[in-house]
Parts: sequence; C-alpha cells; structure tokens
Amino acid sequence: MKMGTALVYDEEMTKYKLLWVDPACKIEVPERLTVSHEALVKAGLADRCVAVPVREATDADILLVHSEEYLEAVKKTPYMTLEDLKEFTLQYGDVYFHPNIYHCAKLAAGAALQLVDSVVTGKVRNGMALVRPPGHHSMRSAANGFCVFNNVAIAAQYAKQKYGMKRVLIVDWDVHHGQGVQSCFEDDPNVLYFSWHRYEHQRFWPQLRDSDYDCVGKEKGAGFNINVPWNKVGMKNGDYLSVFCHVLLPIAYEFSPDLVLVCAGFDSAIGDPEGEMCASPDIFAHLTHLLMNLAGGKVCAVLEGGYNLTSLHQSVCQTVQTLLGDPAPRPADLDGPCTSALESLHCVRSAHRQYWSCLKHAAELPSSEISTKCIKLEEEEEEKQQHQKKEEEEKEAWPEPLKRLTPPVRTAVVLPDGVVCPDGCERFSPSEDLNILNKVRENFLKGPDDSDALTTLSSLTALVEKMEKNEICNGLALVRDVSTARMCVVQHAATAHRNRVLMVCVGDAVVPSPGTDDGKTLLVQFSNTESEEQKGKFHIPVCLKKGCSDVSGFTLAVLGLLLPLGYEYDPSLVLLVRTPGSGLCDAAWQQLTGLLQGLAQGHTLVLMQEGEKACVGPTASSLLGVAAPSLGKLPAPLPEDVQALERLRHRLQADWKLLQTTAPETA
Ligand SMILES: NCCCNCCCCCS
Ligand SMILES: [Zn+2]
Repeated sequence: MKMGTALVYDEEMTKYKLLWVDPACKIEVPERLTVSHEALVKAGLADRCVAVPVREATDADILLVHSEEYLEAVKKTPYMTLEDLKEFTLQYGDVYFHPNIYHCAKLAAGAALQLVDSVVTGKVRNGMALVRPPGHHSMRSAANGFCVFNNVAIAAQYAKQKYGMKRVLIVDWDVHHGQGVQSCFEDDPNVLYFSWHRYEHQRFWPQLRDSDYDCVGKEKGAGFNINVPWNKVGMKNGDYLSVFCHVLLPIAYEFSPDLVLVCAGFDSAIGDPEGEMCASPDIFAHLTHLLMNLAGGKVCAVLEGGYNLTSLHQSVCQTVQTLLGDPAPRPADLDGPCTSALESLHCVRSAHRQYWSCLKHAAELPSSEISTKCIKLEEEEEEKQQHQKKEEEEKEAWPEPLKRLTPPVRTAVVLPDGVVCPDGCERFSPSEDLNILNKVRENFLKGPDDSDALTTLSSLTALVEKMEKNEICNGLALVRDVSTARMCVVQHAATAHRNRVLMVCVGDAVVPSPGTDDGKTLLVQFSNTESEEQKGKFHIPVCLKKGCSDVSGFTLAVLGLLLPLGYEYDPSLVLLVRTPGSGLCDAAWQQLTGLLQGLAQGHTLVLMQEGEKACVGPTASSLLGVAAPSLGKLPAPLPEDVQALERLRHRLQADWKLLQTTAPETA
C-alpha cells in the first residue's frame, strides 16, 4: 500500500528578510522556517518523512497564474538597490522585496510543485512543503500580504495541466482570506476553494467585501468558492470543528476531489498576533486527519502564514505527525461554537444551499435579516469581548501539546482459525489471563464448555486492555455472536471509571440500548427501520430511508451528525459494529472506519459478524491507516433523509452543542 509522507524544505528560503522599517511586515521573519524545520527534526518527524528536494518554478509554471508583466517586473528585483527595492515595494500592500526574494519565491512555488509531483505520481501518499514567502495573497499581477507568487494556486493549475486532475480542493485554514487564490479560481468549477478568515465585518485586513460569505464564485464557478468569515477573535477548537463538519466536509465529499491542496497557514492558532484566535495547535492534527480520506489520501500541505514561532512549530509538528499516520490526540474539553461562529456557519450554509445538495435543507432566512441580527448581537457582546481581550493579552499561554506516542502494534486481529491474518496486522493470541477467563466464564458463557466463545471473548477483553495501555492502537474481531461480544467489550470498558465508549452500529441487528443514560456509552445506530420509541441523549438511532445503501445520505449522517457527536463525546474507545444486512458498500465502510480514527487516540475496535468475512481485508486496510477509496461524486441524498437528519440534529442540539448550525433565536 502507498504510504510515506514527503517533506519539502530548503534553508535557502530563509535567506531573505525585511531590510527597512515597516511595522506591517516585521513579523514575516526567516526564523519562521528554521524553528518549524528544527522542531520537526527534534521531534524525530523529519527522519520519518521522505525528503524531497525543492526546485525553482520555471517561467511557465509561474505564468500558469501570474501575468508576464508582473513576472518581468519581479525578475528585475535581484539587481535593485535598496532604494529601488523600497520604491518597487510601494506599489503593493503589506509586502516587502529583497534582492534574494525572487529566488526564494521561485523555490517556494517550485517546492509546492515538487510536492504535487511526489504525491500524484505515488512516490508518497501525502506531504508538506515548508516554504516562504507564502503565496495565498498574491494576485495575478501583484504581490500582497508577504506573498510574491501564489504557490498553491500555481500548484492547482499545474496539477490540472500536467496530470489532468479533474477536481482540486483547496482548503485554506490560514487566518487570513487568500483573496489571491479566490480571484484565480472564482469562475472555475474544477477548483473548490474553501477559506475561513478573520473578518470582523470587513474591519480586518485585507478588508475586502469579496471575503464575505456571500461571495460564492462567479459564472460556472458559482458555488465553488466558500468563504467563512470570523466576525470575532477568540475562535476555539469547537468553532473550527463545527465548520469542518457542517460546511467543508459535506461539500468536499459531494465534490469528490482528485487532489487536496492545503493553504496551511498557522496564524489561526492560539498566540498568533495576527489571528488572535484561541484554537490549540493539536486541532491541526484533527483538521489534517479529516481531509486524509479525500482524494484517496492525496493531500499536499503548503505553509502559508504563522507568526508566533511557538504555536507555529507546534502546529507544523501536529500536521506532519498526522500526515505520517499517527493517531491524533484527544481534543481537550471542546466547547460548542460561539454565537458569532454559528451566525457565520448559518450564513455560509444558506449562501451555498442552492449549489450543494447536502445543504438543500439549510434553513433560508433573508440575508438582510441575518446580517442585522449578526451586527446587533455584535455590539452587545463587543464591549464584553474587548475588556476580556485586554486581560488575555497579558497571559496568552497554552499547554504544550501532549507527546503523541504511537503504540508498538497498530492493528491486532481476532479471527477464527480458518481466516487468514491480513498483511500488516498482528493476530491476537487468546488470553491466558485467568481472571479474564473466569470473569468471561461467569458473565457470558451459556454452556460451560463453549470453548471457542471463551477464547474469543477473553481475547477481546485482553485486546481492549492492551488498547487502554496504548500497547495496541486498534483492532478487528470476526465473531460468531456479535451481541455477546459487544456486551463483553462494553462491560469491560465500563469497569475503568473514566472510560467512555462510543458504539457505532451499522446493520439491522437490534441493539439493546445501554442500561442507563449514565453516559458511559453513547450508541449511534444506523438502520433503515424507523424506531418509534424516543431514545435518550446517549442512544441515537439514525434512520435512513434506504438504510446505509444510500451512500450520500449515509455520508451526510456521518459527517454532520456522527463526527460532531463523537468529538463532543470524546470517547476513550470507539466500538464499530457491523452486522449483515447493512447494505453498506466497502468504500463507505472504509470512509467510516477511517474518519472515526480521529477519535479516542485512534483506539477503534471493529466487531464483525462471521458472515462479513469478505470485509476483513478492506477494514484492516483502513485500520492500518491506508486512505479509504474515494466515494466518487455523490448524488443528492434523499430529501426525506436530509430533513430527517435536520430534525434529529435540532432535537439533539440542546444536549450536543457541536450539532448546532444556527445561532440560538435571539429574544
Ligand atoms: N499587523 C500587521 C499587518 C499585516 N497584514 C498582512 C498580513 C499577511 C498575512 C499573510 S498569511
Ligand atoms: Zn495568514
């Protein structure tokens, strides 16, 4: 299987800097690159990557995006005096030139192209390019916002032209709007550009009307430009995850890209002087993870901004470690999205409702009503926010992300003798542990001599114990009696007081709801039989008209309901149960298995009924971290399924904040 993560870096790109006084540009320093690369080396991550050399972008590469006159003008800068450089710089905004910046800008763009080559030709699965100058602000004929050539825009055009890539997704998680990328592709339906950015109702740089949520693209490109404005600072992990689950991912899966490019700016992390947001560096492990099952895993992250050297290098490490396949850390105490984020979320979903079938149900309010509501709420909360911000400035500090130790065994399997152990997996030997055997015997065995049940259940128990000790990352068991196995695992996990088990059931077996609503388990059950009785907060039946055979409806339920629930519940173990009759295709099942590994530090235990033997291989592949196959362009989900999901979300959002997609009605 195609694994491997490319790292494209060259210290030559540190060899330019600001040569005069300019408060707007002083934060863009060479150390941004050196601290990031040194952190990767120190963390042992650089050595695990495939080092890919940079190259200079050629004129032809650069002319994929920029005009000849602009390129010719920039070509002259290496020979300019300091005065000429200052003069030349004046025609652009918030950017500076240097005798060596043209060379470095060619290397930055060339690095992105080298990364695309390595990923698209299958030399590696994914990768990151550590570059400066950044690119997403530069326009066809103008430098802007520290950017000279638009590295990612050039990479997108290059991928389309050289490799015939049909659909390219660009995710811009930098805290600034990449207006250069937007303007390059706004009429192009083959490039879906997503950006969130500090906006504050157009009061924040670059203060463009075109950065707002209602700029959805032009002509054939209408719907393929997604702007999520942050109208307040202080956005946190929950705000970011909500936008991924309720805006980006549903649309991205419907778009079904052949390649994912990330404008990986880290000025959206806590501590950054530009963003003034409060999301912790480990959130980038989750943002990266959530993209890694798109495009068959072909993800190219290219550094953009990031001006706090500490949060920058921490965020870079979180991103690269996830690209390498290491499980993401559990997201600490997620809050629901704040009111302002909910308004932006609602506005974006409404603006894109007509273009994406996954959003068809998004409630439509006249945008005028929404915008006044936003501003009214703004003023009220503004002063509260202001004095809060003053306090925060003094003590902007955050805990260093926890070391992400990868268990010695990635995937352990419990299989009947006749079933071969999939490549890369480790067959888990039956437990000899007497107290496990006795506990299983007294609690679960029907007949005294049911030896293979005893073997299976004691092996499962021992496997869960090894996952708790982080000796094993995830597991797969093919068992005769899934319901007993399920109870055995849940009961064992419940013994450790702080354990929480997210149980996801796919298929039509009747699943007894967990004993009490004590919250020790959260059961989400996909089926096509409408369950009449009202379930509790911790037992959520998801009914799809055509069951899981409808990939679109299933995907929407996973992205917009299961993932937010899972992140908010923050389980210590994910128990994924598949019983016959689900009708779920392998690719959708693999997407589910892949996505759920973002939870519980990757501790996913898959239980499958013996009849599902054919699914052992594909399941093992996902558990080993191989990207799930692309689902292809998704047809519209059934309207009744979409409405049912919406109703379910509305019913549950009182208990589960990450399910909200609209601001609470104001008085
Ligand atoms: N307070 C300094 C203003 C800087 N404005 C330009 C920011 C460009 C970011 C590129 S990611
Ligand atoms: Zn930025």
